[in-house]
Amino acid sequence: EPCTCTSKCVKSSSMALKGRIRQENRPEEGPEPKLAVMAVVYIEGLEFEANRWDVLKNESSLSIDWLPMSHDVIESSRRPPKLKSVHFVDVGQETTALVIELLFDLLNMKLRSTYEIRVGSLYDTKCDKMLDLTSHAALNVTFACEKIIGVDCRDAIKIDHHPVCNLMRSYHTRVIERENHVDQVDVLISIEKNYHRLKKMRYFLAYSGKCEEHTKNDHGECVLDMAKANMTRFCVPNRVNCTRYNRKFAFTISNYDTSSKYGVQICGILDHRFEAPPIVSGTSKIAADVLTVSTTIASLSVIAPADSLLRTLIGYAFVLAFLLIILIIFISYKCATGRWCKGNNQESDQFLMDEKSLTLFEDIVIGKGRFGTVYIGQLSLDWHGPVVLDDQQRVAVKTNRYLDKSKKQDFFDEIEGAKEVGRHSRILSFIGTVVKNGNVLHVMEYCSNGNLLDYLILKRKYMVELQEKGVNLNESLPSLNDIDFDEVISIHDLYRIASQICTAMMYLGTKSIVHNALCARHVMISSDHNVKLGDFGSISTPTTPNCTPVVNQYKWSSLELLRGETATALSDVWSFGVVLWEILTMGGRPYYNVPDAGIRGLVEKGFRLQKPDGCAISMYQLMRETWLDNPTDRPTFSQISQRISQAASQCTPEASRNFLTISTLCDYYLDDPSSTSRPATSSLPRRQHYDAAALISESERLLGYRL
Ligand SMILES: Nc1ncnc2c1ncn2[C@@H]1O[C@H](COP(=O)(O)OP(=O)(O)OP(=O)(O)O)[C@@H](O)[C@H]1O
Repeated sequence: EPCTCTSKCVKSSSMALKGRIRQENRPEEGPEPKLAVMAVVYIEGLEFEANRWDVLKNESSLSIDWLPMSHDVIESSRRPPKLKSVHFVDVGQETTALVIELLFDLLNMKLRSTYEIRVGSLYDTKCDKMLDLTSHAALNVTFACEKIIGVDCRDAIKIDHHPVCNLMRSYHTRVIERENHVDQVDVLISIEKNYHRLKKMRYFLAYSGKCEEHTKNDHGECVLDMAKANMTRFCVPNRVNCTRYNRKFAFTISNYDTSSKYGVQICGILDHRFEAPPIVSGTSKIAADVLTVSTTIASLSVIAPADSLLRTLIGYAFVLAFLLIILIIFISYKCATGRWCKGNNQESDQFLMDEKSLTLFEDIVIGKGRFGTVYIGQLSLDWHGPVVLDDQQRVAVKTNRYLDKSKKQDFFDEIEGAKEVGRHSRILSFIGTVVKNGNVLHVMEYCSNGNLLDYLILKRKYMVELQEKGVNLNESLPSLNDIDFDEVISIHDLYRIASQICTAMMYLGTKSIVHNALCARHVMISSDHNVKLGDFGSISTPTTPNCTPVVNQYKWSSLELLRGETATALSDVWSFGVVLWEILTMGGRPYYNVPDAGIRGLVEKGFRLQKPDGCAISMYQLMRETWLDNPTDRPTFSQISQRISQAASQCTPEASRNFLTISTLCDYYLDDPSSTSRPATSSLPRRQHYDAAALISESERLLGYRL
């Protein structure tokens, strides 16, 4: 039937596009697995005439693009899905479905991404002409891996790794005028301070665009249409392949429309699989900060050269002022990292101490850690700060002198962490910083009994010596008079130490701080044998979450942290359980011959540390509860504290068994497997393999419950 092309011709304005992806799991044969996915676009207004229409497979007719908000743009090996076929189907009155069949390759299959499908024109076979649809909005369709049955998504995508948004703290705008009308607006944004310290943040995304018309009011929220918003990616320092930022983001809004309001949303990306912004669906759009262009700054705009000399000079003045601001920002950055200035930033000024107030004894090294060497120092007698020092005014001093660049950052993180934690009787006090010969010195309270691990080991060794001499400390009148009672430690005192660590952790809880690196090595023992919790270089808060175990801390890390989930106070509870184990073994080595890389597998299989020899069943039961898979099943620090106090009350100095009898045969006293010398305290042959199954059944036998 010939086409008359009069009243029967279809007008594009009478059409509407609606679409969705209907995923069909149809793997394609071949060397590389592929997945065919149907994208169905409904076109209303075509009147049962599927066979009348065609789509040309060229870009202006049909384009399929992933949106920049999809994480896939940073996967360099990723290819766009291939178009396999496209055809029309009548699906009901006035509605025709355009079925687009796409082929996804393996990588596509494993990632979540959003595509923009744009049907630019349809070919009307009857009238032999193109129907232009470019005025119709493109369709966004999301391809979500986890919804496809049988596809093994790349790792499990976890909700915890979604972007963290609303990070903007303040902003400045600069208007560029050309020929007396606003041409573009440069925007300089700074973000919430704490985010700079968050090592896990991979990069930041700034979304900007016009606010939707129903935006509430001048001070209200701006509702951004994220699909249309412009996106700029900013790297955290030391990351490659994207624009670096130094606590500031700069981007440009071109073709600025003075009659519209603009908004900006800054999101931090923790996990590149989730570059997509918080999901925008239906009416729940993302609210962004409104950007108001300052008129005072606008009046200093750069004017086209044709304008008067005066205005040109003003323009230059503006550029100079801008450069000056950049210079100030640059200098403060250098100061903040301690490279140029004596002091750090504003905040640290209150902690910056006069160089003359500190005498550093560089020949007295009290310890070495990953982020610096610790020396003894002495503050001048006229120094009176908030921390009470011993009569010699001794302090511990950590220096960043021999550290490389990346470790220097960790050194500064530790100082920042100590400041954030603040003061408490069970917390190692931060005293201040001193700048000496260009190096920053971290001055802290000195604990003459060193760290808890060494403290316990020393006491254990002395007690083993006594045992070998035949002394039984649990007898009411020990047979030898020459026992140095300062060198032994009672079970009651072990409980006291554990309980004091709990108090420190409860204090952190009041500030919503997660320690992330709790272990006996990071607990100091003061001259009066009390606990001072230290090492705050890895702390996290709800606004600066942490989701990876700290290096060297795997054996103390909770299951969720080993799996890359976010740490909470209940993750610290797990670490505390390991510390309690260290205390009740008097410095035993947890998982003594398991390398860090093997810990996650072992813990996931249900393996837990064995019961320390001589440890009360109630205390081992407590440890096991701190190592439960589900964090919310674990006891809180206040419950732990009560249970330890209960145990301590049954173990008074008058009690008959107040000292541990140490079995030197225990595995966990074996030295580092890499060392060749046999440990002095052990007569056991070295085990080659960790016999997890045997230990699990032993634990079960003792406790009477299954894993
Ligand atoms: N305030 C202090 N008082 C007494 N001794 C200290 C003090 N701070 C640190 N030390 C000693 O110095 C050692 C090294 O401390 P540092 O904090 O540098 O490293 P670490 O905590 O042992 O390990 P890392 O930070 O590498 O995990 C400690 O183990 C401890 O023995």
